[in-house]
Amino acid sequence: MIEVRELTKRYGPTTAVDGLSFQVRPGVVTGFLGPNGAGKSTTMRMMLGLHRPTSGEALINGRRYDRIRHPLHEVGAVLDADAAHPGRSAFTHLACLARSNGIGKDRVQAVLQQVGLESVARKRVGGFSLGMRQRLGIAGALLGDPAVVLLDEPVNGLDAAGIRWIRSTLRSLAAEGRTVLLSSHLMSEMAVTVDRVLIIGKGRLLEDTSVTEMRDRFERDVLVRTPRPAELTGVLARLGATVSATDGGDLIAVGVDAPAIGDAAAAAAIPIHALTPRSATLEDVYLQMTSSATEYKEHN
Ligand SMILES: Nc1ncnc2c1ncn2[C@@H]1O[C@H](COP(=O)(O)OP(=O)(O)OP(=O)(O)O)[C@@H](O)[C@H]1O
Repeated sequence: MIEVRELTKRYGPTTAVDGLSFQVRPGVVTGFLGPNGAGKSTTMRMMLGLHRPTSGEALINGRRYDRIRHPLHEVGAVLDADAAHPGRSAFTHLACLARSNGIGKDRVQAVLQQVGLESVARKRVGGFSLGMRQRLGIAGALLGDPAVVLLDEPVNGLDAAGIRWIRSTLRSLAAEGRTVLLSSHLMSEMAVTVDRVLIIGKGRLLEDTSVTEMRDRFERDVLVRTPRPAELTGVLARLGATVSATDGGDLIAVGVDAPAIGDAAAAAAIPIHALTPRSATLEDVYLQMTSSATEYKEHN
């Protein structure tokens, strides 16, 4: 469990994180979303004791990171896929990390196997692809068998197979009862990977919800094709719908569902050539939600 309470971080005149409060629960994968510069990395760094908050606190399993005696056993993090020395082998990198945290070599073998790097364990990290380096980062994070796993932009730059691997790995870590938090600036990536989303903009919390709830909540519309659009617009407006037209002459109705449109058109003897219920993508919702935060960023 991660608990963030009234967390604020200022860098001179810039407020990177502005009174953030939220909880990240175990057993689900949570996405930490926001446009570039929203404050995701700064928040994660404060969770890991790498930056000191201006005010407020971030707690991992009820304690501040600097009060945790054996941090690697409580929280594993991947902030940068290139954290390993390129001249070292995957095995040596993990063995050094393990030794400095009082962890035995058997765990090194176990995590190498878990992330599928066994066959290249003795190869130099410098020759690894981004996907392999990302796996190595996750292996390091899992060394201490932590209950909390944090990943900063883990799918950035990965190919489809790499993204699929990260996705299934995070799902199994959550299924084992761990708290899994990953950041991204892309909703499209997150929609298929996470169960819950925390969306931030300008360092403030904009949304804390499940992906399903977000999908359900978003306003749906219906695309209607008719040879008598003006008449149908009048009929639908009387039903309480908001109607607009596409460039191609179709109507977009919000506030009534497809059966109600069909029935009303039939009652008024207006032919309908197509009736298509649509729901906006999560990407649309996200962009709408964060647009003011992005504009603010761009105008600065
Ligand atoms: N060390 C620092 N000194 C000064 N300003 C900083 C520092 N670190 C971050 N910032 C500023 O704080 C704000 C939040 O940055 P942060 O890196 O946390 O955002 P982010 O959401 O992780 O963005 P990205 O997706 O681009 O990584 C930005 O305006 C950034 O310029």
